[in-house]
Amino acid sequence: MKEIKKTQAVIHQSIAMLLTVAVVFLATLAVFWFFYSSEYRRKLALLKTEPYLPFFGHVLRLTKNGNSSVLPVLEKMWNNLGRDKYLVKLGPLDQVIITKTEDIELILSSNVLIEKNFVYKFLEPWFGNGLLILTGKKWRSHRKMLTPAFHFKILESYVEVFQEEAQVLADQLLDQGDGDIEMSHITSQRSLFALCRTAIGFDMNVNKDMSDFAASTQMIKKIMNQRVFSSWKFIDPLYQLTGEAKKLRECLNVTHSTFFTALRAKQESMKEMMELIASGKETLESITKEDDFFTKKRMTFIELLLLSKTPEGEPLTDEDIKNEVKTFMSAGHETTAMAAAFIMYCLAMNPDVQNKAFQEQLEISGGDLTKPLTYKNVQDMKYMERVVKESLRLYPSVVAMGRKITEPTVLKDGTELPVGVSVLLVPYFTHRNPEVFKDPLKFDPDRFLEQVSLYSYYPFSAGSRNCIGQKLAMTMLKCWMGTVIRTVELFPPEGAHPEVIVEITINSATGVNARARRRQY
Ligand code: HEM
Repeated sequence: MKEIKKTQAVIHQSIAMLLTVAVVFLATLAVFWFFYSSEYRRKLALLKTEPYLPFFGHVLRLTKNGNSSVLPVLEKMWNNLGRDKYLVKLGPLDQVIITKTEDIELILSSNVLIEKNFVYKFLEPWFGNGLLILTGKKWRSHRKMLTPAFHFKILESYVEVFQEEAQVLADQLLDQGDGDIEMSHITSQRSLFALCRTAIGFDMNVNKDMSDFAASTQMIKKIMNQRVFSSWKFIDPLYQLTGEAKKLRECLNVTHSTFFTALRAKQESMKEMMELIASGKETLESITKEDDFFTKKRMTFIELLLLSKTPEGEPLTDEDIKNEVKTFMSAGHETTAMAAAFIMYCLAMNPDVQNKAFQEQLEISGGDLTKPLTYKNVQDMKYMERVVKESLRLYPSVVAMGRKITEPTVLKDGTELPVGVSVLLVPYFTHRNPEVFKDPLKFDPDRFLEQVSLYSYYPFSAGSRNCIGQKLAMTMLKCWMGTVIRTVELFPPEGAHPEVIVEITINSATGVNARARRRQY
Protein backbone atom coordinates (compact mmCIF):
# COMPACT_ATOMS: atom_id res chain seq x y z
CA MET A 1 0.00 0.00 0.00
CA LYS A 2 2.83 2.32 1.04
CA GLU A 3 4.65 1.47 -2.23
CA ILE A 4 1.54 2.36 -4.32
CA LYS A 5 1.20 5.72 -2.51
CA LYS A 6 4.89 6.44 -3.11
CA THR A 7 4.53 5.65 -6.84
CA GLN A 8 1.41 7.86 -7.07
CA ALA A 9 3.32 10.73 -5.44
CA VAL A 10 6.16 10.35 -7.96
CA ILE A 11 3.67 10.35 -10.86
CA HIS A 12 1.96 13.51 -9.47
CA GLN A 13 5.29 15.20 -9.01
CA SER A 14 6.33 14.33 -12.60
CA ILE A 15 3.02 15.62 -14.01
CA ALA A 16 3.34 18.83 -12.00
CA MET A 17 6.88 19.28 -13.27
CA LEU A 18 5.85 18.65 -16.87
CA LEU A 19 2.98 21.12 -16.53
CA THR A 20 5.33 23.73 -15.04
CA VAL A 21 7.80 23.25 -17.90
CA ALA A 22 4.94 23.51 -20.43
CA VAL A 23 3.57 26.69 -18.81
CA VAL A 24 7.02 28.31 -18.65
CA PHE A 25 7.66 27.31 -22.27
CA LEU A 26 4.30 28.72 -23.46
CA ALA A 27 4.74 31.89 -21.39
CA THR A 28 8.23 32.45 -22.91
CA LEU A 29 6.78 31.84 -26.35
CA ALA A 30 3.93 34.31 -25.65
CA VAL A 31 6.35 36.98 -24.34
CA PHE A 32 8.66 36.40 -27.33
CA TRP A 33 5.70 36.52 -29.74
CA PHE A 34 4.38 39.70 -28.08
CA PHE A 35 7.73 41.50 -28.35
CA TYR A 36 8.47 40.11 -31.79
CA SER A 37 4.99 40.97 -33.00
CA SER A 38 4.93 44.43 -31.45
CA GLU A 39 8.38 45.13 -32.92
CA TYR A 40 7.09 43.86 -36.27
CA ARG A 41 3.92 46.03 -36.00
CA ARG A 42 5.88 49.08 -34.84
CA LYS A 43 8.12 48.95 -37.90
CA LEU A 44 5.23 48.38 -40.31
CA ALA A 45 3.20 51.21 -38.76
CA LEU A 46 5.86 53.66 -39.97
CA LEU A 47 5.17 52.76 -43.61
CA LYS A 48 2.78 54.79 -45.73
CA THR A 49 -0.50 53.14 -46.60
CA GLU A 50 -4.14 53.98 -47.39
CA PRO A 51 -7.11 53.19 -45.10
CA TYR A 52 -8.07 49.51 -44.99
CA LEU A 53 -10.73 47.28 -43.43
CA PRO A 54 -10.09 44.83 -40.62
CA PHE A 55 -9.76 41.23 -41.90
CA PHE A 56 -10.19 42.23 -45.58
CA GLY A 57 -7.37 44.79 -45.66
CA HIS A 58 -7.28 46.41 -49.13
CA VAL A 59 -8.63 43.33 -50.90
CA LEU A 60 -12.20 44.53 -51.59
CA ARG A 61 -10.87 47.73 -53.16
CA LEU A 62 -8.20 45.91 -55.16
CA THR A 63 -10.63 43.40 -56.60
CA LYS A 64 -13.76 45.51 -57.08
CA ASN A 65 -13.69 44.60 -60.80
CA GLY A 66 -11.97 41.25 -60.38
CA ASN A 67 -8.39 40.86 -61.60
CA SER A 68 -8.68 43.88 -63.89
CA SER A 69 -8.74 46.40 -61.02
CA VAL A 70 -5.73 45.06 -59.05
CA LEU A 71 -2.96 46.80 -61.02
CA PRO A 72 -4.76 50.16 -61.56
CA VAL A 73 -5.62 50.38 -57.83
CA LEU A 74 -2.05 49.50 -56.79
CA GLU A 75 -0.75 52.08 -59.29
CA LYS A 76 -3.11 54.73 -57.92
CA MET A 77 -1.91 54.04 -54.37
CA TRP A 78 1.71 54.21 -55.58
CA ASN A 79 1.08 57.62 -57.18
CA ASN A 80 -0.91 58.92 -54.17
CA LEU A 81 1.76 57.80 -51.70
CA GLY A 82 4.69 59.50 -53.45
CA ARG A 83 5.89 56.74 -55.80
CA ASP A 84 7.87 55.13 -53.02
CA LYS A 85 7.49 52.12 -50.74
CA TYR A 86 4.06 51.50 -49.18
CA LEU A 87 2.11 48.87 -47.30
CA VAL A 88 -0.70 46.81 -48.81
CA LYS A 89 -2.85 44.47 -46.73
CA LEU A 90 -3.98 41.33 -48.53
CA GLY A 91 -6.52 40.23 -45.94
CA PRO A 92 -4.39 39.64 -42.84
CA LEU A 93 -1.17 39.31 -44.85
CA ASP A 94 1.23 42.26 -45.21
CA GLN A 95 2.99 43.19 -48.46
CA VAL A 96 5.50 46.02 -48.67
CA ILE A 97 5.64 47.36 -52.23
CA ILE A 98 9.15 48.50 -53.20
CA THR A 99 10.00 50.37 -56.43
CA LYS A 100 12.93 52.79 -55.81
CA THR A 101 16.15 51.91 -57.62
CA GLU A 102 18.34 52.09 -54.48
CA ASP A 103 15.97 49.81 -52.51
CA ILE A 104 15.68 47.35 -55.41
CA GLU A 105 19.50 47.21 -55.50
CA LEU A 106 19.73 46.56 -51.77
CA ILE A 107 17.37 43.58 -51.99
CA LEU A 108 18.29 42.04 -55.34
CA SER A 109 22.05 42.29 -54.81
CA SER A 110 21.83 40.56 -51.43
CA ASN A 111 23.03 36.95 -51.25
CA VAL A 112 20.92 36.43 -48.12
CA LEU A 113 17.52 37.82 -49.15
CA ILE A 114 16.90 35.09 -51.71
CA GLU A 115 13.85 33.40 -50.19
CA LYS A 116 10.55 33.88 -52.04
CA ASN A 117 7.49 35.16 -50.15
CA PHE A 118 4.14 33.47 -49.30
CA VAL A 119 2.63 34.24 -52.74
CA TYR A 120 4.87 31.60 -54.36
CA LYS A 121 3.21 28.88 -52.23
CA PHE A 122 0.01 29.57 -54.23
CA LEU A 123 1.98 29.36 -57.50
CA GLU A 124 3.57 26.01 -56.72
CA PRO A 125 0.80 23.84 -58.25
CA TRP A 126 1.58 25.47 -61.62
CA PHE A 127 5.34 26.07 -61.50
CA GLY A 128 6.21 23.02 -59.38
CA ASN A 129 8.74 23.14 -56.56
CA GLY A 130 11.62 23.84 -58.97
CA LEU A 131 14.27 26.51 -59.40
CA LEU A 132 11.84 29.46 -59.23
CA ILE A 133 10.55 28.52 -55.76
CA LEU A 134 13.34 26.41 -54.22
CA THR A 135 15.66 28.04 -51.74
CA GLY A 136 18.89 27.31 -49.81
CA LYS A 137 21.25 24.44 -50.68
CA LYS A 138 18.90 22.69 -53.09
CA TRP A 139 18.31 25.88 -55.10
CA ARG A 140 22.09 26.51 -55.33
CA SER A 141 22.82 22.98 -56.53
CA HIS A 142 19.99 23.00 -59.16
CA ARG A 143 21.01 26.45 -60.38
CA LYS A 144 24.63 25.31 -60.83
CA MET A 145 23.52 22.10 -62.54
CA LEU A 146 21.18 23.80 -65.05
CA THR A 147 23.15 26.96 -65.90
CA PRO A 148 25.11 25.26 -68.77
CA ALA A 149 21.75 24.69 -70.55
CA PHE A 150 21.92 28.37 -71.57
CA HIS A 151 25.49 28.38 -72.91
CA PHE A 152 25.79 30.31 -76.19
CA LYS A 153 26.68 27.09 -78.04
CA ILE A 154 23.28 25.72 -77.08
CA LEU A 155 21.48 28.94 -78.05
CA GLU A 156 23.28 28.90 -81.38
CA SER A 157 21.81 25.48 -82.14
CA TYR A 158 18.27 26.75 -81.37
CA VAL A 159 18.19 29.56 -83.97
CA GLU A 160 16.88 27.33 -86.76
CA VAL A 161 13.91 26.12 -84.67
CA PHE A 162 13.16 29.66 -83.46
CA GLN A 163 13.08 30.86 -87.05
CA GLU A 164 10.80 28.02 -88.18
CA GLU A 165 8.36 28.75 -85.36
CA ALA A 166 8.47 32.49 -86.16
CA GLN A 167 7.65 31.73 -89.80
CA VAL A 168 4.60 29.72 -88.67
CA LEU A 169 3.67 32.67 -86.43
CA ALA A 170 3.95 35.08 -89.39
CA ASP A 171 1.81 32.78 -91.59
CA GLN A 172 -0.79 32.43 -88.83
CA LEU A 173 -0.99 36.23 -88.49
CA LEU A 174 -1.55 36.57 -92.24
CA ASP A 175 -4.18 33.79 -92.20
CA GLN A 176 -6.40 35.88 -89.89
CA GLY A 177 -7.37 38.34 -92.64
CA ASP A 178 -7.59 42.12 -92.49
CA GLY A 179 -9.21 42.71 -89.11
CA ASP A 180 -7.83 42.96 -85.57
CA ILE A 181 -5.93 39.88 -84.40
CA GLU A 182 -5.59 38.91 -80.75
CA MET A 183 -1.90 37.95 -80.82
CA SER A 184 -1.17 36.50 -77.37
CA HIS A 185 -3.20 33.33 -78.12
CA ILE A 186 -1.06 32.68 -81.17
CA THR A 187 2.28 33.50 -79.49
CA SER A 188 1.33 31.30 -76.52
CA GLN A 189 1.03 28.21 -78.74
CA ARG A 190 4.17 29.04 -80.75
CA SER A 191 6.35 29.60 -77.68
CA LEU A 192 5.17 26.27 -76.26
CA PHE A 193 6.23 24.53 -79.50
CA ALA A 194 9.56 26.41 -79.57
CA LEU A 195 10.43 25.50 -75.96
CA CYS A 196 9.35 21.86 -76.35
CA ARG A 197 11.46 21.51 -79.47
CA THR A 198 14.56 23.17 -77.96
CA ALA A 199 14.74 22.75 -74.17
CA ILE A 200 13.09 19.29 -74.17
CA GLY A 201 14.04 18.22 -77.69
CA PHE A 202 10.51 16.96 -78.39
CA ASP A 203 8.97 17.68 -81.78
CA MET A 204 5.25 18.29 -81.51
CA ASN A 205 3.22 17.93 -84.66
CA VAL A 206 3.40 21.45 -86.07
CA ASN A 207 -0.26 21.36 -87.03
CA LYS A 208 -1.48 20.11 -83.66
CA ASP A 209 -4.15 22.40 -82.31
CA MET A 210 -2.97 23.58 -78.89
CA SER A 211 -5.81 26.01 -78.22
CA ASP A 212 -6.86 23.89 -75.21
CA PHE A 213 -3.41 24.33 -73.76
CA ALA A 214 -3.44 28.11 -74.33
CA ALA A 215 -6.95 28.47 -72.85
CA SER A 216 -6.02 26.36 -69.80
CA THR A 217 -2.89 28.49 -69.21
CA GLN A 218 -5.00 31.67 -69.28
CA MET A 219 -7.50 30.13 -66.84
CA ILE A 220 -4.69 29.01 -64.46
CA LYS A 221 -3.28 32.55 -64.37
CA LYS A 222 -6.71 34.04 -63.75
CA ILE A 223 -7.64 31.65 -60.92
CA MET A 224 -4.23 31.83 -59.21
CA ASN A 225 -4.32 35.61 -59.25
CA GLN A 226 -7.80 35.59 -57.68
CA ARG A 227 -6.36 33.42 -54.91
CA VAL A 228 -3.42 35.72 -54.22
CA PHE A 229 -5.66 38.80 -54.01
CA SER A 230 -8.25 37.39 -51.63
CA SER A 231 -8.74 37.50 -47.89
CA TRP A 232 -9.48 33.83 -47.16
CA LYS A 233 -8.41 31.61 -50.07
CA PHE A 234 -4.99 30.99 -48.51
CA ILE A 235 -6.71 28.59 -46.04
CA ASP A 236 -5.88 25.55 -48.13
CA PRO A 237 -8.27 22.89 -46.72
CA LEU A 238 -11.21 25.27 -47.31
CA TYR A 239 -9.99 26.41 -50.72
CA GLN A 240 -9.56 22.87 -52.03
CA LEU A 241 -13.33 22.29 -51.52
CA THR A 242 -14.30 25.13 -53.89
CA GLY A 243 -15.37 24.82 -57.54
CA GLU A 244 -12.56 27.24 -58.41
CA ALA A 245 -9.93 24.82 -57.01
CA LYS A 246 -11.54 21.98 -59.01
CA LYS A 247 -11.36 24.02 -62.22
CA LEU A 248 -7.73 24.84 -61.45
CA ARG A 249 -6.87 21.15 -61.03
CA GLU A 250 -8.52 20.37 -64.39
CA CYS A 251 -6.55 23.08 -66.21
CA LEU A 252 -3.27 22.07 -64.55
CA ASN A 253 -3.92 18.55 -65.77
CA VAL A 254 -4.14 19.82 -69.37
CA THR A 255 -0.89 21.83 -69.23
CA HIS A 256 1.17 19.39 -67.16
CA SER A 257 0.16 16.34 -69.19
CA THR A 258 1.47 18.17 -72.29
CA PHE A 259 4.84 18.72 -70.57
CA PHE A 260 4.99 15.15 -69.24
CA THR A 261 4.24 13.61 -72.66
CA ALA A 262 7.32 15.42 -73.96
CA LEU A 263 9.34 14.37 -70.89
CA ARG A 264 8.38 10.67 -71.21
CA ALA A 265 9.35 10.62 -74.90
CA LYS A 266 12.75 12.07 -74.04
CA GLN A 267 13.25 9.67 -71.10
CA GLU A 268 12.52 6.77 -73.45
CA SER A 269 15.04 7.94 -76.05
CA MET A 270 17.75 8.50 -73.41
CA LYS A 271 17.03 5.35 -71.40
CA GLU A 272 20.29 3.58 -72.21
CA MET A 273 22.50 6.53 -71.33
CA MET A 274 20.56 7.19 -68.12
CA GLU A 275 21.02 3.55 -67.04
CA LEU A 276 24.77 3.62 -67.73
CA ILE A 277 25.17 6.73 -65.60
CA ALA A 278 22.85 5.52 -62.81
CA SER A 279 24.76 2.20 -62.57
CA GLY A 280 28.10 4.03 -62.36
CA LYS A 281 29.43 2.36 -65.55
CA GLU A 282 29.70 5.80 -67.14
CA THR A 283 29.84 9.33 -65.76
CA LEU A 284 28.61 12.55 -67.27
CA GLU A 285 32.27 13.55 -67.65
CA SER A 286 33.29 10.31 -69.46
CA ILE A 287 30.34 10.53 -71.85
CA THR A 288 30.94 14.17 -72.69
CA LYS A 289 34.73 13.71 -73.02
CA GLU A 290 34.51 10.95 -75.63
CA ASP A 291 32.33 12.82 -78.04
CA ASP A 292 33.63 16.10 -79.37
CA PHE A 293 30.19 17.45 -80.10
CA PHE A 294 28.41 16.20 -76.99
CA THR A 295 30.30 18.30 -74.45
CA LYS A 296 28.69 19.58 -71.26
CA LYS A 297 28.56 23.00 -72.90
CA ARG A 298 26.27 21.56 -75.57
CA MET A 299 23.87 19.68 -73.34
CA THR A 300 20.29 20.86 -73.39
CA PHE A 301 18.15 21.50 -70.34
CA ILE A 302 16.56 18.05 -70.44
CA GLU A 303 19.86 16.22 -70.98
CA LEU A 304 21.40 17.96 -67.97
CA LEU A 305 18.31 17.20 -65.91
CA LEU A 306 18.23 13.49 -66.78
CA LEU A 307 21.97 12.81 -66.63
CA SER A 308 23.32 15.04 -63.83
CA LYS A 309 23.84 13.89 -60.28
CA THR A 310 23.26 15.77 -57.02
CA PRO A 311 26.27 16.84 -54.87
CA GLU A 312 25.58 13.60 -52.93
CA GLY A 313 26.21 11.63 -56.15
CA GLU A 314 22.56 10.60 -56.71
CA PRO A 315 20.55 11.11 -59.92
CA LEU A 316 17.66 13.55 -59.52
CA THR A 317 14.45 11.92 -58.30
CA ASP A 318 11.49 11.59 -60.64
CA GLU A 319 9.70 14.23 -58.58
CA ASP A 320 12.61 16.69 -58.87
CA ILE A 321 12.76 16.15 -62.64
CA LYS A 322 9.02 16.74 -63.03
CA ASN A 323 9.19 19.85 -60.83
CA GLU A 324 11.99 21.37 -62.93
CA VAL A 325 10.15 20.56 -66.18
CA LYS A 326 7.01 22.28 -64.84
CA THR A 327 9.11 25.29 -63.72
CA PHE A 328 11.06 25.77 -66.94
CA MET A 329 8.11 25.22 -69.25
CA SER A 330 5.68 27.39 -67.27
CA ALA A 331 8.19 30.16 -66.42
CA GLY A 332 9.64 30.14 -69.93
CA HIS A 333 6.60 29.77 -72.13
CA GLU A 334 4.12 32.33 -70.87
CA THR A 335 6.67 35.12 -70.27
CA THR A 336 8.05 34.92 -73.82
CA ALA A 337 4.56 34.57 -75.31
CA MET A 338 3.32 37.76 -73.62
CA ALA A 339 6.55 39.59 -74.45
CA ALA A 340 6.25 38.66 -78.15
CA ALA A 341 2.62 39.82 -78.33
CA PHE A 342 3.43 43.18 -76.69
CA ILE A 343 6.50 43.76 -78.89
CA MET A 344 4.35 43.25 -82.01
CA TYR A 345 1.78 45.68 -80.60
CA CYS A 346 4.55 48.27 -79.99
CA LEU A 347 5.86 47.78 -83.54
CA ALA A 348 2.32 48.20 -84.91
CA MET A 349 1.87 51.44 -82.96
CA ASN A 350 5.24 52.90 -83.99
CA PRO A 351 5.63 52.66 -87.79
CA ASP A 352 8.96 54.59 -87.75
CA VAL A 353 10.43 52.08 -85.32
CA GLN A 354 9.04 49.18 -87.37
CA ASN A 355 10.56 50.64 -90.51
CA LYS A 356 13.99 51.04 -88.87
CA ALA A 357 13.82 47.46 -87.59
CA PHE A 358 12.97 46.27 -91.12
CA GLN A 359 15.90 48.27 -92.58
CA GLU A 360 18.15 46.49 -90.10
CA GLN A 361 16.89 43.13 -91.44
CA LEU A 362 17.80 44.25 -94.97
CA GLU A 363 21.28 45.22 -93.79
CA ILE A 364 22.11 42.06 -91.85
CA SER A 365 20.80 39.82 -94.65
CA GLY A 366 22.74 41.73 -97.32
CA GLY A 367 19.40 42.42 -99.04
CA ASP A 368 18.39 38.73 -99.37
CA LEU A 369 15.56 38.27 -96.87
CA THR A 370 15.07 34.61 -97.82
CA LYS A 371 18.47 33.69 -96.35
CA PRO A 372 18.08 31.76 -93.07
CA LEU A 373 19.11 33.65 -89.94
CA THR A 374 22.34 32.71 -88.19
CA TYR A 375 23.24 33.21 -84.53
CA LYS A 376 25.66 35.94 -85.67
CA ASN A 377 22.75 37.69 -87.48
CA VAL A 378 20.74 37.60 -84.24
CA GLN A 379 23.66 39.11 -82.34
CA ASP A 380 23.92 41.82 -84.99
CA MET A 381 20.29 42.89 -84.47
CA LYS A 382 21.29 45.84 -82.26
CA TYR A 383 18.23 47.95 -83.07
CA MET A 384 15.84 45.02 -82.59
CA GLU A 385 17.46 44.35 -79.23
CA ARG A 386 16.60 47.90 -78.15
CA VAL A 387 13.03 47.43 -79.42
CA VAL A 388 12.64 44.25 -77.34
CA LYS A 389 14.13 45.97 -74.28
CA GLU A 390 11.88 49.02 -74.64
CA SER A 391 8.79 46.85 -74.96
CA LEU A 392 9.80 44.89 -71.84
CA ARG A 393 10.25 48.22 -70.05
CA LEU A 394 6.67 49.29 -70.71
CA TYR A 395 5.20 45.78 -70.59
CA PRO A 396 7.42 43.61 -68.34
CA SER A 397 6.12 40.03 -68.54
CA VAL A 398 6.80 39.65 -64.82
CA VAL A 399 5.02 42.69 -63.39
CA ALA A 400 6.21 42.03 -59.82
CA MET A 401 8.37 39.57 -57.88
CA GLY A 402 8.36 38.71 -54.19
CA ARG A 403 10.91 38.13 -51.45
CA LYS A 404 10.71 37.30 -47.74
CA ILE A 405 12.80 39.50 -45.45
CA THR A 406 14.84 36.93 -43.53
CA GLU A 407 17.31 39.23 -41.74
CA PRO A 408 16.96 42.76 -40.30
CA THR A 409 17.04 45.07 -43.32
CA VAL A 410 17.38 48.84 -43.39
CA LEU A 411 16.53 50.60 -46.65
CA LYS A 412 18.61 53.52 -47.93
CA ASP A 413 16.36 56.18 -46.29
CA GLY A 414 16.58 54.44 -42.88
CA THR A 415 13.24 52.55 -43.12
CA GLU A 416 13.54 49.27 -41.21
CA LEU A 417 11.88 46.20 -42.71
CA PRO A 418 10.93 43.72 -39.97
CA VAL A 419 12.12 40.12 -40.25
CA GLY A 420 9.36 37.92 -41.68
CA VAL A 421 7.64 40.60 -43.75
CA SER A 422 6.94 39.98 -47.40
CA VAL A 423 8.10 42.49 -50.03
CA LEU A 424 7.00 42.92 -53.63
CA LEU A 425 9.43 44.50 -56.13
CA VAL A 426 7.53 45.99 -59.05
CA PRO A 427 9.44 46.60 -62.32
CA TYR A 428 6.17 47.76 -63.90
CA PHE A 429 6.18 50.81 -61.57
CA THR A 430 9.95 51.47 -61.57
CA HIS A 431 9.99 51.36 -65.38
CA ARG A 432 7.13 53.89 -65.55
CA ASN A 433 8.54 56.31 -62.98
CA PRO A 434 9.37 59.71 -64.60
CA GLU A 435 12.19 60.13 -62.04
CA VAL A 436 13.81 57.01 -63.47
CA PHE A 437 12.91 57.20 -67.19
CA LYS A 438 12.30 60.56 -68.88
CA ASP A 439 8.92 60.72 -70.61
CA PRO A 440 8.26 57.15 -69.46
CA LEU A 441 5.16 56.40 -71.56
CA LYS A 442 6.93 57.24 -74.83
CA PHE A 443 8.09 54.18 -76.80
CA ASP A 444 11.71 55.08 -77.53
CA PRO A 445 14.12 52.15 -78.12
CA ASP A 446 17.05 54.58 -78.37
CA ARG A 447 16.87 55.36 -74.67
CA PHE A 448 18.88 52.13 -74.36
CA LEU A 449 21.77 53.66 -76.31
CA GLU A 450 22.80 54.96 -72.90
CA GLN A 451 23.80 52.67 -70.04
CA VAL A 452 20.80 51.95 -67.78
CA SER A 453 21.26 50.75 -64.19
CA LEU A 454 20.57 47.06 -63.53
CA TYR A 455 18.21 48.07 -60.74
CA SER A 456 16.27 50.76 -62.65
CA TYR A 457 15.52 48.34 -65.47
CA TYR A 458 15.04 44.76 -64.30
CA PRO A 459 12.47 42.83 -66.41
CA PHE A 460 14.57 39.69 -65.83
CA SER A 461 15.23 40.54 -62.16
CA ALA A 462 18.90 40.94 -61.15
CA GLY A 463 21.44 39.42 -58.78
CA SER A 464 21.85 35.75 -57.95
CA ARG A 465 18.16 34.91 -58.49
CA ASN A 466 17.84 36.59 -61.85
CA CYS A 467 16.17 34.84 -64.78
CA ILE A 468 18.24 31.84 -65.82
CA GLY A 469 16.51 31.88 -69.24
CA GLN A 470 17.24 35.56 -70.02
CA LYS A 471 19.67 34.91 -72.89
CA LEU A 472 17.45 32.25 -74.40
CA ALA A 473 14.46 34.62 -74.19
CA MET A 474 16.35 37.52 -75.80
CA THR A 475 17.71 35.28 -78.59
CA MET A 476 14.26 33.85 -79.26
CA LEU A 477 12.46 37.22 -79.21
CA LYS A 478 14.97 38.93 -81.53
CA CYS A 479 14.91 35.96 -83.88
CA TRP A 480 11.08 35.84 -83.86
CA MET A 481 10.59 39.56 -84.44
CA GLY A 482 13.28 39.73 -87.15
CA THR A 483 11.59 36.84 -88.98
CA VAL A 484 8.03 38.16 -88.54
CA ILE A 485 8.71 41.66 -89.86
CA ARG A 486 10.49 40.25 -92.92
CA THR A 487 7.10 38.83 -94.01
CA VAL A 488 4.50 40.89 -92.20
CA GLU A 489 3.75 44.58 -91.77
CA LEU A 490 1.93 45.33 -88.55
CA PHE A 491 -0.70 48.09 -88.12
CA PRO A 492 -2.49 49.52 -85.07
CA PRO A 493 -5.73 47.78 -84.10
CA GLU A 494 -8.98 49.40 -85.17
CA GLY A 495 -10.63 48.28 -81.94
CA ALA A 496 -9.30 47.76 -78.44
CA HIS A 497 -5.84 48.72 -77.25
CA PRO A 498 -4.30 46.80 -74.31
CA GLU A 499 -5.72 47.38 -70.87
CA VAL A 500 -2.81 46.07 -68.82
CA ILE A 501 -3.71 43.77 -65.95
CA VAL A 502 -1.74 41.41 -63.77
CA GLU A 503 -2.63 37.73 -63.82
CA ILE A 504 0.54 36.28 -62.29
CA THR A 505 2.34 37.45 -65.46
CA ILE A 506 1.30 40.51 -67.46
CA ASN A 507 -1.93 40.30 -69.43
CA SER A 508 -4.46 42.56 -71.11
CA ALA A 509 -8.16 42.62 -70.26
CA THR A 510 -8.88 43.57 -73.88
CA GLY A 511 -6.34 41.30 -75.60
CA VAL A 512 -3.13 42.36 -77.34
CA ASN A 513 -4.37 43.34 -80.80
CA ALA A 514 -2.91 44.53 -84.10
CA ARG A 515 -3.61 44.12 -87.82
CA ALA A 516 -1.27 42.32 -90.20
CA ARG A 517 -0.65 42.51 -93.96
CA ARG A 518 1.96 40.82 -96.17
CA ARG A 519 4.93 43.19 -96.40
CA GLN A 520 5.54 44.80 -99.81
CA TYR A 521 9.09 45.91 -100.53
C1 HEM B 1 10.65 37.52 -71.79
C2 HEM B 1 10.87 36.39 -71.16
C3 HEM B 1 11.18 36.25 -69.71
C4 HEM B 1 11.07 37.17 -68.69
C5 HEM B 1 10.60 38.62 -68.78
C6 HEM B 1 11.48 36.50 -67.46
C7 HEM B 1 11.54 37.11 -66.23
C8 HEM B 1 11.96 36.49 -65.07
C9 HEM B 1 12.03 37.11 -63.79
C10 HEM B 1 11.64 38.55 -63.48
C11 HEM B 1 12.47 36.18 -62.90
C12 HEM B 1 12.63 36.35 -61.39
C13 HEM B 1 11.34 35.90 -60.75
C14 HEM B 1 11.33 36.01 -59.26
O1 HEM B 1 12.28 36.43 -58.63
O2 HEM B 1 10.30 35.64 -58.73
C15 HEM B 1 12.69 34.95 -63.63
C16 HEM B 1 13.14 33.78 -63.06
C17 HEM B 1 13.24 32.60 -63.75
N1 HEM B 1 13.03 32.41 -65.10
FE1 HEM B 1 12.56 33.82 -66.46
N2 HEM B 1 11.81 35.21 -67.77
C18 HEM B 1 11.66 35.01 -69.12
C19 HEM B 1 11.91 33.85 -69.82
C20 HEM B 1 12.36 32.67 -69.27
C21 HEM B 1 12.68 31.48 -70.02
C22 HEM B 1 12.63 31.35 -71.54
C23 HEM B 1 13.00 30.51 -69.11
C24 HEM B 1 13.40 29.09 -69.31
C25 HEM B 1 13.34 28.41 -70.40
C26 HEM B 1 12.89 31.12 -67.79
C27 HEM B 1 13.11 30.46 -66.61
C28 HEM B 1 13.20 31.07 -65.37
C29 HEM B 1 13.54 30.36 -64.14
C30 HEM B 1 13.80 28.88 -64.01
C31 HEM B 1 13.58 31.32 -63.14
C32 HEM B 1 13.95 31.10 -61.68
C33 HEM B 1 15.45 31.37 -61.51
C34 HEM B 1 15.96 31.21 -60.09
O3 HEM B 1 15.28 31.59 -59.14
O4 HEM B 1 17.11 30.74 -59.96
N3 HEM B 1 12.51 32.43 -67.94
N4 HEM B 1 12.37 35.16 -64.95
